[in-house]
Amino acid sequence: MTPPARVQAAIGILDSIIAAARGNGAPADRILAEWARANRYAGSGDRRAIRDLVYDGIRCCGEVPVSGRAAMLALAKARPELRDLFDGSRHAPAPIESGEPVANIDTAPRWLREELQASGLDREEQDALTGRAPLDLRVNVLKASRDTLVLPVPAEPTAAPDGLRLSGGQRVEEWPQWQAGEIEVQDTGSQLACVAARAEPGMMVVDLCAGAGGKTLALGAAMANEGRIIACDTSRMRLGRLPSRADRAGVTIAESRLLNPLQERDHFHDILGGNPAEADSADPPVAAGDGAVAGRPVSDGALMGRLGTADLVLVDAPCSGTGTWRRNPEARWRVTPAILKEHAALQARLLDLAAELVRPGGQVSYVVCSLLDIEGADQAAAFLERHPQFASAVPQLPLGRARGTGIRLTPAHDQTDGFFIANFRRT
Ligand SMILES: C[S@@+](CC[C@H](N)C(=O)[O-])C[C@H]1O[C@@H](n2cnc3c(N)ncnc32)[C@H](O)[C@@H]1O
Repeated sequence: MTPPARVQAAIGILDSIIAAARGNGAPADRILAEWARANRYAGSGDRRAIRDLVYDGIRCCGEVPVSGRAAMLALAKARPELRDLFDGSRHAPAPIESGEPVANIDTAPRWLREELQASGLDREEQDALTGRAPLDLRVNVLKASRDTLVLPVPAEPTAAPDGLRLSGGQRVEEWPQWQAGEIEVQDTGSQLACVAARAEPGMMVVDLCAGAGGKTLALGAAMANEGRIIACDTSRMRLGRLPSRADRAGVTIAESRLLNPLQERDHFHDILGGNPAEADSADPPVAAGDGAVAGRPVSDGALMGRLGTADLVLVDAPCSGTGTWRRNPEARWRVTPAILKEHAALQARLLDLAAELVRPGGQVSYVVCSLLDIEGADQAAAFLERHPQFASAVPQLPLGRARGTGIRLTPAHDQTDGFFIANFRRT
C-alpha cells in the first residue's frame, strides 16, 4: 500500500472506532483485527503502519472526534509531513480544504481533565497518561527465575521483584518461554498491586474480580501453589480464559466462580457455595446497583461457617481505567460522568462484600487502575468509615506515592500504568 492509502485506511478504521465508542461497540483492537482479516492484501508492514496511525490518531484527540478524517487532520497538525499524503490520488484521502473540521488535540475530555486535576494530577502527569507504554513481563517463579531466564531480546529488570521490561513491541506469545508459562505479560504496576496484597503459601484467597486471571496467576506464584484461590468474575468470557492460562503457568490452586451481575445478593452463595459452572438462579433478577450486596440471608449453615474465613480478598475493581490510557487510549472516549458514578457505586458494594468474606486479622486489598480520587483515595476513606472494624495498612512498595490511605502509581512518576492500591486489615 502507498503511504496515502495507509492514511485513508486509518481514517476508515477510525470512523468505525468512533462509531463503536459512541454506541458502546467493539474495542479498537478488535476493529483493527477485523479490518486486517477483511483486507488480506495489506502486508505486515502496512498493518503495523496503519495501526500506528490509528492509535496516534486516537491518542491526540481528548474528546470523541467528529470523524476519522478530523482525527487524522489533528494528527497531521502535530506531524506536518502527513499533510502531503492528503493528495487525492487513487486510494488516498481527498486534498485538505480550508475550514474543514479538525479535532482538538488534547489529553482527555475537559470534565475528565478537571477530575484528574482535582485528584492531584498536574498537566504533565495528565499528558503522560496517553504516552506509549513499554512491554513488561512477570517471570513466573513457579517455573523460572529472573536471574537465570534467557529471552530472545534484551530485557531490563524492573522495580517489581520478578519484573522485566522490553524496549519495543515484541510478539512475546510466539516465544517458547511464554508458551512454557515461564513469563506472563503484565504491567509493572499490576505486578506491584499483587506484591502489595502480600499473598502467602497456605492462604485462603478470594480474587473477587479476577477477569482472565492476570493477578490470580501472580497470587498463585506468590503462594507457591499452596493454599486456595477462589477466582470470581461476572464475565463468562474473561473468566473462561483463566483455566488455560493457569494450566500454562502451572497454577493449580485457582478455582473459578462465575457470578451473576444481576443477582448480587447471591454472590456469597456463588463464591462460598462453590458453583463453578453457572450463575443461574430461580430467583427473579434484581437490578444491579440497588443497595447492599448481602441482601439474601445466608441460611445454609455450611455457608454461614465460611463467611469471614478468607485470609485475603483482592478487589481489583472495575473502574474508569484512567490509568491504562497508554494501552487503551480510546477508553477516555467512553467514560461519562454517569458511568464514573456507576463504577464508584459498584466498587463500594464489592468492598462491602469483601469485608464480609475476610476473617478477623485478614486483609482486603483494593486496587483500581484509575487515578481519580472518587475511585481511589475517596473510596478507601469511605470504606474505612463504613467499616470501623478495618484499619488501613499502607502497602510497602518500591514505587509510588502516598495518596490518602493508599499508594498511587502514575505513568509520569513511576513509568507504570496508573494504579491506586490500598490495604485494609480486619482488626
Ligand atoms: C480490572 S478488571 C479485573 C482484571 C483482573 N483482575 C486482572 O488482573 O487481569 C475488573 C473485573 O471486574 C469484573 N466485574 C464487573 N462487575 C463485577 C461484579 N459485580 N463482581 C465481580 N466482578 C465484576 C469485570 O468483568 C472485570 O473482569
